[in-house]
Amino acid sequence: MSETSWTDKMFGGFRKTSERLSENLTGVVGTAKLDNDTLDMVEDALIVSDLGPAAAARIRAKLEEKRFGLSITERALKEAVAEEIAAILRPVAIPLEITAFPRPQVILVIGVNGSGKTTTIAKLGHWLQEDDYGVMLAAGDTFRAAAIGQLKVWAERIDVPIITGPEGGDPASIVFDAVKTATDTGIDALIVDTAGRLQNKRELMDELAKIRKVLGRLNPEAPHDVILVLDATNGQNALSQIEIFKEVAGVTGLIMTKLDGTARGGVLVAAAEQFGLPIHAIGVGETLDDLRPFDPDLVARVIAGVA
Ligand SMILES: Nc1nc2c(ncn2[C@@H]2O[C@H](COP(=O)(O)OP(=O)(O)OP(=O)(O)O)[C@@H](O)[C@H]2O)c(=O)[nH]1
Repeated sequence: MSETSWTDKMFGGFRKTSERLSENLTGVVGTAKLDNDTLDMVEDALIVSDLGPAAAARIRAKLEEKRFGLSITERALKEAVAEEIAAILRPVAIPLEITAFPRPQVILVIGVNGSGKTTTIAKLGHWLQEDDYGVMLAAGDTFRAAAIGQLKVWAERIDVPIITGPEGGDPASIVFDAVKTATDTGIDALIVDTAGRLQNKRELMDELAKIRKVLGRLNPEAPHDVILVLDATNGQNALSQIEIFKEVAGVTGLIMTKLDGTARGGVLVAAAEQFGLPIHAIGVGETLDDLRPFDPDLVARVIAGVA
């Protein structure tokens, strides 16, 4: 896919946020100088555009510090907002690196059902393969036969080995088998699907704790990554999911999916400000090539309406 077409797709995912922000910033600069009233309006515009109160307050403070009392045009204001959004996003734009020694790097993928977890695992596997890493999948979500079947189909499609067990089987024992097989066959990255039952926090916590215990026995460094997949169309709900999964699973990084739809992608900024967790990549569609690196400057400019 060309760079332009995926960027166009991504614009979709931030459209609700950027349209709202743009609407609210347009006309804010009634007076020639940036004063308190204007700053209040900018802050409100950022909050209603899903960036959250903390990021909005930070951006307001920065604008005040750098430009208070200075003349500013609407375009310059949007550019300045883009720069401050980028400043929040840059520190969390951290790609996933395969560095584990000994191999394999064990990547647990967590997230609620329907967030795009399975598709993201396939995309990530495909991405790593394109970088010449040997990839294996493990079907650790044994709660539903459909989840196992779906992952198998993806494994075939991207042509990587997969370790599965029966429906209702013990995820920890599947993960154990997978790590052993991956080690024996020289796999670089083992990507593990996990159950997404947030409704039963205790059960999920126990299940993940057991997986960790088994992994720790084979390699004290594992899991090397615990990636939470979030559906951008969930808006502010994504923030409470981060909160809960951090508590039950010790999240090390995020991938936000469905940024091609009518998502309110501004929540990415709220997440970056509130949690500071690495954002490894973004999902902009349903095909294998639709996992993209997270470009903080581009995303900031799209959100502020100056891209
Ligand atoms: N538009 C769009 N759709 C996506 C994206 N990622 C996943 N999807 C779709 O979202 C739906 C759910 O994705 P899955 O990968 O099955 O989600 P899951 O979290 O594994 O959910 P369960 O299979 O219910 O456990 C599927 O129809 C995917 O094709 C994305 O980035 N953009």
